[in-house]
Amino acid sequence: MSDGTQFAAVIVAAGRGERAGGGTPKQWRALAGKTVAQRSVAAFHGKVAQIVLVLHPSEMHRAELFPNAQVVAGGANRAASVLRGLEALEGSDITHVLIHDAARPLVSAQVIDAVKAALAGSAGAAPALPVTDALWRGGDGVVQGTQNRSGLFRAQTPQGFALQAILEAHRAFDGDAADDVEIARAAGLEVALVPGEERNMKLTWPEDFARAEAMLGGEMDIRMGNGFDVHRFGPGDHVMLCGVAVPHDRGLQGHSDADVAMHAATDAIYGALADGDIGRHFPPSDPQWKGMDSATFLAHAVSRAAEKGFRISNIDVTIICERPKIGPHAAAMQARMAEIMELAAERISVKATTSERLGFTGRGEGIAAQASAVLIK
Ligand SMILES: Nc1ccn([C@@H]2O[C@H](COP(=O)(O)OP(=O)(O)OP(=O)(O)O)[C@@H](O)[C@H]2O)c(=O)n1
Ligand SMILES: C[C@](O)(CO)[C@H](O)COP(=O)(O)O
Repeated sequence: MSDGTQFAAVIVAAGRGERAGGGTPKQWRALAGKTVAQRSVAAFHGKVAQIVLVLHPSEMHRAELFPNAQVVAGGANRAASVLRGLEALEGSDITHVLIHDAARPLVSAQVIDAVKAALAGSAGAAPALPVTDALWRGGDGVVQGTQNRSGLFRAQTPQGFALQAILEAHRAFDGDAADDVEIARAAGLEVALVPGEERNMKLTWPEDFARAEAMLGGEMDIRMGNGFDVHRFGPGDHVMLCGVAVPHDRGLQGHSDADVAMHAATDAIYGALADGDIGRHFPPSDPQWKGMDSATFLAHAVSRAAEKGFRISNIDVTIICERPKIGPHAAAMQARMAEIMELAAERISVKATTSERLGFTGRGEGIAAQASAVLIK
């Protein structure tokens, strides 16, 4: 893929979920603690430069759940909703788009990567599974004939395309289409097949929710990591802690901004990923990191987690010092960490303890911090 390639995702969530029943449209129902739509959107974090989420016009207030997505109102059928999403990307520097059903919340990083990779050699690419059951034609309660299944596939999403080509194909298409591959093919675009996955099922019927819950429960990959860091005091009038400048009669010394608490949090995430530590990704011997805002390090660790298909469940930071007092600043620290990590503040804990005047923290020689992070895929 050339250097100018920029991917976006259009995630369509404007349907009514009539077949799934349950009162609430299926994309707003919870699946192992998160809504279906949140799971689908989270799957694309770190995979694309932009996410467009298409919501039902009566549900635009749900946009607040998706601070990192551009939200547009959908249309009367799936194709109309997709077109609204594609039009939101027109004129941007996006070159390729992955169109995904919000109703497929278990899409994996591998399937997304396979579609992206196939687009290097084809105008379109889509995941699918070969049909394995025998196929019959039936009616009036009896089998009326058999159907050769060779060469037949079950289509999944995300279906990926060159943006301009699929936009034009949608505009030219007249009638009803099952999916975007049908629309692309009607416009003469070639669509490459990539392997789909059983777990990339579409929630369609009431019983599909229990199946998806079972898949999540049985295969959930939970990783835990911890981080620890120390910085010594030196001259200064404030210390940086969790991205907040806390006034103090001393500063913390370090190659970067010496945000000891954010370093511990960052290392906890790298630790959960078995991905080294800050020093490996941002060597102190490299002058470009001198005085660096530690938010850069934390954002990098968060994006590494997303690239590997993990979401951060929660993080817990403990700052160890006699002074400055952390309590009055803890809420601001939590809010700043939430902003950098693009995570709900309720999943971030910032607390502090003294060491009862014992040891180097007790003597006021420096500040220590430790953190734990839990990542889930
Ligand atoms: N007007 C529509 C119809 C469908 N979709 C989206 O297209 C995807 C696949 O459609 P489907 O499973 O058929 O969803 P629904 O239309 O919601 O389901 P039903 O047909 O059972 O009402 C879903 O993520 C759905 O939200 C959409 O964005 N806009
Ligand atoms: C797009 C799709 O999910 C690919 O399998 C499918 O075509 C949607 O079909 P539906 O009839 O709208 O459920």
